[in-house]
Formats: sequence, structure tokens, C-alpha cells
Amino acid sequence: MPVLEVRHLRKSFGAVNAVEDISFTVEAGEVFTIIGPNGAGKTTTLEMIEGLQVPDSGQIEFGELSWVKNSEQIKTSIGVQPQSSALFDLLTVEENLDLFATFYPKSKPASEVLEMINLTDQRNKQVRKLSGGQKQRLAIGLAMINDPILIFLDEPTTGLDPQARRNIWDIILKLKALGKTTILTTHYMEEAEKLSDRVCIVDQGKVVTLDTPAALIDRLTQEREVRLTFIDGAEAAIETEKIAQTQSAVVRTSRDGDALQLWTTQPEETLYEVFGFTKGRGFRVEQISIREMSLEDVFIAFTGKEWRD
Ligand SMILES: Nc1ncnc2c1ncn2[C@@H]1O[C@H](COP(=O)(O)OP(=O)(O)OP(=O)(O)O)[C@@H](O)[C@H]1O
Repeated sequence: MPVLEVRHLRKSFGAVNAVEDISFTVEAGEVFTIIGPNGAGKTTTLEMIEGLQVPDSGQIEFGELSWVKNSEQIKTSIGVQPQSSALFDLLTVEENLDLFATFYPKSKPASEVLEMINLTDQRNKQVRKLSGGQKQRLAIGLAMINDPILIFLDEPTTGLDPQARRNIWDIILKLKALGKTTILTTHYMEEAEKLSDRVCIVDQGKVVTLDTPAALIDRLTQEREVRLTFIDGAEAAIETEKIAQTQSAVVRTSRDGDALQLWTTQPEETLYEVFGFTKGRGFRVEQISIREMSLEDVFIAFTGKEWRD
């Protein structure tokens, strides 16, 4: 049974249709990521699900529970890390956790949460003295103090350096290992691709597509881009391009000096042919790379917009 089911959500602010029609289900234990351009309606969608905004229409169900009938039960079983977290700067890390624990009838021991977010050594430090990454880890810790089954992380890594981002990824993976369900929004495509079981792309308040990262990429194209450069210069590239163009798997080619790009639906076959030819002619290949299509290519294909990083 899904832990969350959202059907035909709508929300307008005056003339702005922030959310036009959003439906999806989230299964237990998955990392479900919502991505989309600025203003696509991601935060409004999350806030409606989190009970912070009332939808104009549509249904939100947590298993058998709904906000209308079971708000207290839902509040104890979800954890929310909003985009801008309210941490108490003059309290220590542990005092923040202890304080948040008092908001719930049942909570996890602070020491367990500190371990999860890797802040045990900083437990007695005032929040104002923490780094940006540490503050963000604490914000996630506060979202898990009530031991929720479903955790919402709204852009948890925005503005962090690569190492601090990876530390947050570790927490998300630990939550997954514990069987928790995470709903994530992010502006980092690499993050969506690495962490998510499924990705939901929203644009202009609607779901554009929803699937596993691998399936989304596969659906977009079976092509791979092969790049070759030659030690023997442009002549080798020109001759190899001619041979490549005779193959049915090669969809198109492009050449710039001694660099050749091939787009092929069967990279392995294409490479056998190409190397058979270059070996026979004595052309030496200097570099070769094969690029898979990425989630970023999918995003651009579905929304027509460049990704902002
Ligand atoms: N309280 C509000 N009053 C008026 N308009 C709002 C309000 N909240 C959101 N909007 C508008 O609704 C649209 C969707 O906003 P939302 O914050 O949900 O998008 P988002 O996908 O989360 O964007 P971002 O990636 O920039 O955070 C935007 O046009 C936004 O300006």
C-alpha cells in the first residue's frame, strides 16, 4: 500500500495557478524526488501535503489517514525540513533536538539522531557556531526527532559545497536503509539521479513525467554519444567518419579537426567497426569516451528549459 497518495491537487494565489493538477503515489521506503523549473509549484505541492497550506481541491491520503479527519496522527508520523529552517541559534545542537522532542508524544533519543546526522561531536555547540552544512544536518535531525515514517526534505543541499552535500546524501541513504520514505526536492540533477528511486518532473503546476531515473533516460533515447580523437589528425577523423556513416546504428556524426562525435544506438557494435577500420589503416586513437544521456537531458526534453544548478 502506498504511504502517500495525492490526487488532482490544485492551488491558486489570485490569478496565479501555482498547482494546476498534480497526482502521484509514493511507496513505502522509496526516495521520491520532485524536480522542476523555478515556480513550477514544487514547494506549494509539498506544503499542501505537509498540511501547511489548504488545497483549493484534490485529495491527500496517508494510507487510511487524511488531514480532515486525522491531523494529529499525521503530524506524529511525518517529519518536515522546510526550505528555511527555524533553528534556535543560542541553544546548542542537543538542546534544539530536546526542545523539538517535547512537541511530540513520542520521540527518538537525541543521541540516536545525533549519530544519524553525524553531529555527536558538536552536540554542545551553539547553533550559531555551526557551519552551513552542519546547520542543514541539524534541520534534518529535527525533522526526524519524532521518528517519522515519511520525511520531507525541501532543497536540503541548496547552497552547500560538494562535501557538505554528500554528507546530506549519506543521511538520506541511512534513512532509506531504516525503511523510511523520503520526499525530496532538489535543484541538483546529479543528486536526483543518484538518490531517487523515482523522479517526478513538474512544470507549470502539472506532472510532466514520473518514473525511475533509468527509465526516464531510456525513454528519452537509446542513443549514446561516442567521442574519438586521433593522434594522426584530421585525415584519420575524416576517413573514420565516412566509415561510421555507412553503419545503420549510427544516427548522426559531427567532426571538428581531429575530433569525431558519433551518435549510435549500438555503441559496442559501432566501436568494433570503427576500431577494425582504424587498426587496418594504422590510425591511432588518442582518446575515447562514451556519454550516456543524463537526467538533465530528460529534464530539458520534457520542460524545454535549461537546468539551473
Ligand atoms: N503565497 C503565495 N502568494 C502568491 N503567489 C505564490 C505564493 N506561493 C507561491 N506563489 C506562486 O506560485 C508559483 C509556484 O510557486 P512554488 O514556490 O510552489 O514553486 P517552486 O517550484 O517551489 O519554485 P522554486 O524552485 O523557485 O522554489 C510561483 O509563481 C509563485 O510565485
